[in-house]
Amino acid sequence: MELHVANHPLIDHKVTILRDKDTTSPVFRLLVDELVTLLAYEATRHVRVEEREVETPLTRTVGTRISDPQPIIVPILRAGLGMLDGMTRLMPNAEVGFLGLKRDEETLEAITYANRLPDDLTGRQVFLIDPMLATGGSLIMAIEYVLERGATDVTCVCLLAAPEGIENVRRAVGDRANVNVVVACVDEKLNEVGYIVPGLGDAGDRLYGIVDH
Ligand SMILES: O=P(O)(O)OC[C@H]1O[C@H](OP(=O)(O)OP(=O)(O)O)[C@H](O)[C@@H]1O
Ligand SMILES: O=c1cc[nH]c(=O)[nH]1
Ligand SMILES: [Mg+2]
Repeated sequence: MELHVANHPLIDHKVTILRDKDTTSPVFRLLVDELVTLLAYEATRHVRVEEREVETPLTRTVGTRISDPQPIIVPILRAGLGMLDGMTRLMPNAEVGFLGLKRDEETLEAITYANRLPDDLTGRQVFLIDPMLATGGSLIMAIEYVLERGATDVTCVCLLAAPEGIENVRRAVGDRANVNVVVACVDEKLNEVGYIVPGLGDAGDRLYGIVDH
């Protein structure tokens, strides 16, 4: 597993506003969308391309286009949905699959409640998107899910990550596949109830409102 931390002043500026408990949902959603666009630059660095001829006003030349099979973007519901538009805007031909995971707030274990993904992901580039990597349980479950279906190239795009979660993902994935994790920021730690500190709270609630856990 390879970790990429964005380390960019514009990204840090926007993340700081996300952290602010007084930032409202509409602003939060807008910032998440903007941050994805910035992170996608790094996350899509190795997207597969093929040659394509193009005729400029001056001459013919050879450029590139994203090759088939198109990448597949998988938001981890709910919070990952907030990152979907930003990714599809940049890769409009990508396919989209859905994975609904909910962390049990007592055991901190992820539970799958929905999935809508092709059974066969052989040879596909997969982009898993979820703003929060806390214990890593949810992301590990999602990575396992797509690896079991044949994906060999997985890029996870997250906003905030806890060091403990990154280590857990690293240990779980080992050197089995080409797994990249791109994050805006690595925070200090997890607190005693599994929340990222300083963090931003519950990303799903901040995007879409509070629900019963
Ligand atoms: O690394 P972990 O310890 O597994 O925690 C991270 C997960 O928790 C959040 O989702 P949550 O379960 O709150 O669901 P939601 O998106 O519906 O709010 C977050 O979006 C991740 O999926
Ligand atoms: O800090 C955290 C941890 C898990 N999920 C969140 O949304 N936030
Ligand atoms: Mg949540």
